[in-house]
Amino acid sequence: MQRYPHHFFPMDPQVCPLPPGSSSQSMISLDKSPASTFKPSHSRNSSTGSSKHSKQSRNWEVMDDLQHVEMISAQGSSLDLTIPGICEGYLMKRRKYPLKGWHKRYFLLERGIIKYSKTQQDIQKGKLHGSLDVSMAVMSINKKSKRIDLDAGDNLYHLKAKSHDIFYIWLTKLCAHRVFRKNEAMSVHHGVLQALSIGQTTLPAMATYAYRNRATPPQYASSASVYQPEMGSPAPAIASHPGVTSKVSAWLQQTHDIDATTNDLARCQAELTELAQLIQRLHWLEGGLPVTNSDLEMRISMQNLQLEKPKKKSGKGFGHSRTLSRVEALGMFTSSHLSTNPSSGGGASVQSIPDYVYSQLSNPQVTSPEAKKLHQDICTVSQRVHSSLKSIHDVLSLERERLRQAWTGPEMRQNTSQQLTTLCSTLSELDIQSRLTKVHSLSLSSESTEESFCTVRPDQRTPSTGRHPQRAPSVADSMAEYFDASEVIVCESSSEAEASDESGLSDITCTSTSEPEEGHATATLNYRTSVKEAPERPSPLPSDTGRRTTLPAPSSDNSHIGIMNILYNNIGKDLSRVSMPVLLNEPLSLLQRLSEELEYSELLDTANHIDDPYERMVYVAAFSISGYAWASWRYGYKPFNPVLGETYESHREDRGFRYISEQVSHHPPVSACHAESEHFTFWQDQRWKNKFWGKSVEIISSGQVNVTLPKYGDHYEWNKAVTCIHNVLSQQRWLEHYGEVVIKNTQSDVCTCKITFVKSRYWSSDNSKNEVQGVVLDRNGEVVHRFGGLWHEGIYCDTLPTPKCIWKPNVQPDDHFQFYGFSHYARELNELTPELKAVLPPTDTRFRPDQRLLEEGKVAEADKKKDEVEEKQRERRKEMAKRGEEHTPRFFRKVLDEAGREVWLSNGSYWKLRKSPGFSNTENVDLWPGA
Ligand SMILES: CC(C)CCC[C@@H](C)[C@H]1CC[C@H]2[C@@H]3CC=C4C[C@@H](O)CC[C@]4(C)[C@H]3CC[C@]12C
Repeated sequence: MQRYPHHFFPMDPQVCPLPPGSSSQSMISLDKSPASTFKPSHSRNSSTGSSKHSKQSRNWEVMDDLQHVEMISAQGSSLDLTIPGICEGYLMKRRKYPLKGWHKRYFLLERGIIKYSKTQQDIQKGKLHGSLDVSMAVMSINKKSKRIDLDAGDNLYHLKAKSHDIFYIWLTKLCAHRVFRKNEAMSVHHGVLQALSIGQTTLPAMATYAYRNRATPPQYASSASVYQPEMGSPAPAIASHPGVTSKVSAWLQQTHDIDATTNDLARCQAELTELAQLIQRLHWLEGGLPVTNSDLEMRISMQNLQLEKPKKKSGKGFGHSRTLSRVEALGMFTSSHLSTNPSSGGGASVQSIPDYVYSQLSNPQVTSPEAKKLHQDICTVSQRVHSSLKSIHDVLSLERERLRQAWTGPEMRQNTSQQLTTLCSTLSELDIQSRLTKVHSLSLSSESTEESFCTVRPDQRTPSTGRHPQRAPSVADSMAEYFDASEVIVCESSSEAEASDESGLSDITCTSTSEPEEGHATATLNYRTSVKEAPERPSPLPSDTGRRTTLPAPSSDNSHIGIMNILYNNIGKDLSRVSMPVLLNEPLSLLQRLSEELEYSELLDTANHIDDPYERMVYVAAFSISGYAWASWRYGYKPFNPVLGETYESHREDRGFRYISEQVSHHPPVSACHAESEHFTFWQDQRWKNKFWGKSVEIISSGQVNVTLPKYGDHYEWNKAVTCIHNVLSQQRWLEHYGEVVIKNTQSDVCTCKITFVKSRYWSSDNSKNEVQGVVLDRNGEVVHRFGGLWHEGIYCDTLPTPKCIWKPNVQPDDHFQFYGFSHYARELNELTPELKAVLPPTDTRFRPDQRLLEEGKVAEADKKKDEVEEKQRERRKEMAKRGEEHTPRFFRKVLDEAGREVWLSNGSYWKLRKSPGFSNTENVDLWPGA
């Protein structure tokens, strides 16, 4: 998905020639050259700047090589901008589609950009599958399994080398390219800063840009990274802005004055030769020693040399000072006239030449008319030399002034400062990333910690360091902490999951192709059109549910709350003890969130009445997809993390079902739920873990979803797709579901269903985002039905006797932006009517005081209350531990299913107890702190 426009400013190679020998690109072709030529060594590894974190993270290490770079540059050492050698060869890349398994891909790492294709030929032909800027990615490695993961927010590469040698070569090269890229960005950053602050040094700064922009191939600019447009060409401030571009080209057009200086210089040269001859004659006349022509010429050309390149040091003979050589060129003065002091010799000022010549020529000994004539000639020629040089000087000054104005002009200033802001935030993001990964790996070491809640108050934030003045910290910043708070942050899968990763996994996924089939996108487009054209299905449900249609208070802006500050404050601390300010929450708990999966329960009602098992499956599949529709709206706030023993019921007479759920485990967090109706039973226990890759978070649910349809005795079972929060730390956050969902009927093998949530490719347009496609297969694996569409727009099945749109999500209320992105359905979930109040168990989420306060818009009070809720949970746990007791869930029991998995099933007591004796007459746990 491409969300940033790419501006690429191709610099004219004539204007910015490639300095000879500037790129010493060596080639390592991993498949051809034996890896034994490269001696991987750990010490070498660390010399590239990688520093290792503790071993606890199950062999995974997060590379913080870039932090090292920043340290160096902060110390003011000069940045090494040598372009590291190209690295290319085959690596295994984890499939994006389906999620599991690996495939072989050809990778090319050049100037800090890694790109890949199916084969080497494809790369050469430019048929890229993807590319990313390695310096913009968080890099984690696993030496044991030879794996390298690169997370660039929008893009996530899981790579694996075939051998340890290859692994180390890539590791070393990646580190070198990351450092190079970062250095490059740094030096641009410094250059821009300098240019802006001094104003005078614009010329060199410009030159640097020009130089560095010289050979950036266009495909770099079309790379995948978020910051690619800015960082892709090394001269972002200039190159990427059209206004700047036109200024620069206008400047280039005006440089004919500069060409004129070439003529001036040639004239000077001729005049100096003439001057030399005159002086020689004068010298003869005065009866001095003859000076040979070649001698003079040498001296004069030395002088020219020095005028052209005033800084060139010769270090020997007469060349060591410009004054000295000039005097020597005149060849008739005693050592008392010689000055080696550059300041007394007029320094380098062009204006000083005629005065100087005059003063030297006003020698009283010169009397003969011939000599006088010669003197005059010398003066005239000197004058001419002077005026030529002066005009050269003027031209150069003018150019300099023009450039200065261009740089400091309001338009350019503004653009530049915008670009500078981007640069700064990019750099600080890099900094943050490295800190974050450090924090992240620290948090891994705290998996065994007991407590998960304690609140970091916003007022605990560090006073602004002044380093990141521009950054408005985002809501998403706290994401990692949310997960930290629930202690499920997992950098990498547990060993079992790892094993399955390696094996390429499940029977079905093994046979499928790794990338979407050809024509896949077209199919989705067709489905999309069909869905759009399909008439709105009148909902079988009454539109007026008699429930509330809005929330008591709109959502508060939380964009000022930043995880960065909190993380800065907590480096080295146990992050699992950090919880979030309530402003980041939506007034719903995860238990309520899970009940939202029943918003389209009518699909199950329909399914229960369909005789054809294949068509029935289509409806069950549509139901499973409908549970993901919320994701387009709900990325700004996170649900409350239920406390242990918290419950939630949702009795929907209008929809004919009743739902209960309970937080049955805290470590790991498990929410169990169960819903029943005349037409179906639905249950699931969600144990989800997340992988935080530095820029994005993958939420991986391991529990199965279950649905039974009583009419045909079906029991459907399916897994969940992965939900990924991309760019979790930036404002460009977006949610995506991907992976394969397989629906099986445990009571019959007549058919299975395979649904694929397609991972968006970075270059795909918004049109193809959120794609989903599915097939219903018969016993023999033959396709009986096909369906597809977009999980946020609807599902269409074109293989039914009458092709039709199976499901469309409900229309979002117009004001959803003001209310946490909540749908009509979501708004009803936390409503507490007096009737309900009388019958609900006190553990129900609706009684959770901090959530209620937040819903009412009383943020400060909610925040305080949240502390108390968390504190109370801690107390309760401590007391239980003291008594040696273990928490037993009230409405669910743990059993082993046929496959030997632990599952939580309803024990059937909830509705019975509710009816009689009623929860007010039972003993209930006291979860909430008093008023
Ligand atoms: C920075 C913050 C505020 C961004 C918002 C984070 C949101 C999008 C995250 C936080 C917790 C996440 C949920 C955690 C657990 C589950 C259960 C799983 O079976 C389906 C996905 C689901 C329901 C996740 C959806 C996305 C989620 C709601």
